Amino acid sequence: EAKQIDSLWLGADIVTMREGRYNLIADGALAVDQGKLVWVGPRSELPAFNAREQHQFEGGIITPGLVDCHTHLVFGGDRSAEFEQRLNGVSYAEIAAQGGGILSTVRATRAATQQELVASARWRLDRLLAEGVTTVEIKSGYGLDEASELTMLRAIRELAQSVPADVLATCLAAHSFPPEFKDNPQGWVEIICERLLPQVQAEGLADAVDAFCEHLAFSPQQVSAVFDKARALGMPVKLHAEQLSSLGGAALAAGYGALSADHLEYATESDVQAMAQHGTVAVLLPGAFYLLRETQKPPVALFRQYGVPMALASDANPGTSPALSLRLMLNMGCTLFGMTPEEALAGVTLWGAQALGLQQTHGSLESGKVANFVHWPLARPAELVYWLGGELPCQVIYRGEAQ
Ligand SMILES: O=C(O)CC[C@@H]1NC(=O)NC1=O
Ligand SMILES: [Fe+3]
Repeated sequence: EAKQIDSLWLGADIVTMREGRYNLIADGALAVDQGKLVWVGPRSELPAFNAREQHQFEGGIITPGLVDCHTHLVFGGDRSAEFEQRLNGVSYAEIAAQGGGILSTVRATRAATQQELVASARWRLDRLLAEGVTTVEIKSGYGLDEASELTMLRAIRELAQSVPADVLATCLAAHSFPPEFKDNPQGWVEIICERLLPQVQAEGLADAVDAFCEHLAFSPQQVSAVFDKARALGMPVKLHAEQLSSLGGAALAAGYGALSADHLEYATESDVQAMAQHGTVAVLLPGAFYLLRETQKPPVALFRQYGVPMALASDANPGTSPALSLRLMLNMGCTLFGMTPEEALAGVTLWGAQALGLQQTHGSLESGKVANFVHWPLARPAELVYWLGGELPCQVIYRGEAQ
């Protein structure tokens, strides 16, 4: 008796990304039922299914839906004016003295309503979705007071309801110190730990907790206080670490069993060993590296040597990575950081999913996982990395439904 299913998808090569390798199935078939993959394999071995719909592609490749595991997509205003000032020779210090930088985004974010935050993030999110992204992580961190951080997180949850993608929220209240706490940074750490995180957890407003470990941001000690609280509340953690200097944040995060450590330009071998030991994913963010004209590259060879999975993400944020294309990050990951196209594609599929704790259900085309996949009229997966910029035509299928 043929099994009744919702849809069959045929006629293309399937880039499964199983185990973080292409593991391509030539002339493959995908069987979908109730938003999940129920069979993936060569068309020649397809079991007898009774499909309500049958979709026949004329060649091309099918990849998993792309995962952007690190964005700051929700924020008020933008920083294009200071971007132009900097290129006209105005220094960071002068811009900061004029109230520019992260604090100008904080002011604009606090002034925005939840609906305004949703609307301004929506057009940016739509650009990512047009390129085959079906899972996105979005952080708070521009509110920097209790009410505004909660509004940001509620805006992310509202966005999640309105787009054909899986959207995860991360609380990054430990992003910077608000002006009110310039002389009392510990006061802000205490508010995060004693008031904000318990309320975020109680209301289910975030799926993970993040912090920015840097000289100009949170010290390892302050990060530990935030992570102790997150652990007590049963919330997974991740960390912006080793972006501009080596503070040992990546090893600290790994010690907490962090899902990921992100940026990592200054990560040391002992950081990488700690990450390997605890299964912490390395999230590489070439957008910020490129825009800041950094020179210190993340230790890709060490991640390979110790088997630390490498994810790639846009780090879409108004200051250091106003990026609206995850596909461009694929090219930058290879051209700037020396990743292979296969590693880069794994970075925005299975390892990007793992950086969000979603590797059991997302990130590769295997039976039992979500039916999030993209058809591209391309000859081979490396073309996703090779073509520089532009919006490649693609057909996105989210939870089994063509978008
Ligand atoms: O400039 C901004 O708005 C955010 C900067 C951004 N945040 C972070 O933790 N690292 C960065 O590069
Ligand atoms: Fe970031």
